[in-house]
Amino acid sequence: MSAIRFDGVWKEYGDHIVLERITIDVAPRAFVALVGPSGCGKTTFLRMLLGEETPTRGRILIDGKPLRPEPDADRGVVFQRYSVFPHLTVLQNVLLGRELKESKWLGRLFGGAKRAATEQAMVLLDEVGLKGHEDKYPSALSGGMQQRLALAQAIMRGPKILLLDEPFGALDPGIRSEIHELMKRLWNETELTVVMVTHDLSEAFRLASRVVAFERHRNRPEERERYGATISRDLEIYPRRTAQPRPPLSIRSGRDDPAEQGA
Ligand SMILES: Nc1ncnc2c1ncn2[C@@H]1O[C@H](COP(=O)(O)OP(=O)(O)OP(=O)(O)O)[C@@H](O)[C@H]1O
Repeated sequence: MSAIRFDGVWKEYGDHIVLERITIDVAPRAFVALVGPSGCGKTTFLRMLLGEETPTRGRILIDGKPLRPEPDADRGVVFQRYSVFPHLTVLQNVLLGRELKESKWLGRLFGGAKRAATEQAMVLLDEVGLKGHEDKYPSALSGGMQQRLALAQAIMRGPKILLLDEPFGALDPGIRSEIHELMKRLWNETELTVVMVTHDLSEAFRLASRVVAFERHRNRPEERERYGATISRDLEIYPRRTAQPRPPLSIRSGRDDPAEQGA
């Protein structure tokens, strides 16, 4: 569970102001959808939260502490494409999430730790509907399956915050609604705080507990670079959670699993 605070954040690239005066508090376990016209800085916001970009002014706090400047295991991310490794099998892709977290230098687990992680990965693959596909490579999976794999890989790392950048944008409508159900379930059953960029308003309202719109108030061509986008709408949607998070099983947190600690 993590609370996020953007406190008077600006982001500029040279003379180009992308975002200005962004102040927002996100409660732990919220699901925030970021919407707005193309180029208004949604991905830039996400990348600052991931630690890939730093604010030009202002500060970002996670649970009251300044954001660490580089990506870490507390923040998982799923992009529209290329989130999984093509040369690793489905199971290896999910295991990698845990291996990179637990064994930073070698990137591999051995013995009991590996067995425990494999068991957890198999449970997670079952949850996301990829049971039976463990030994396939991503190229043998449909787009929807690849994104379910990307979600499993991100969740296997036990992040507190999950960042989604148009994760379902490239999927067909039928597959999209299936994965929406999965996403809702994962969010309901975990303690994740989710921040998702989407172009699709109906997706935003279907999934999120809060919809935040970015907009540039001055949009004449000569003004575009000198004024950034700000938050123009901030809509709380009624609480969407239907379940309490289950006990910290394997994949859901990856932090408190006794099997793993004893391994
Ligand atoms: N590394 C960078 N250097 C310079 N300009 C950048 C950089 N990254 C982003 N920008 C500029 O910042 C602006 C916002 O980009 P961003 O990708 O955040 O917008 P977006 O709202 O996510 O757009 P879209 O909806 O089209 O994905 C764009 O004008 C982009 O060109």
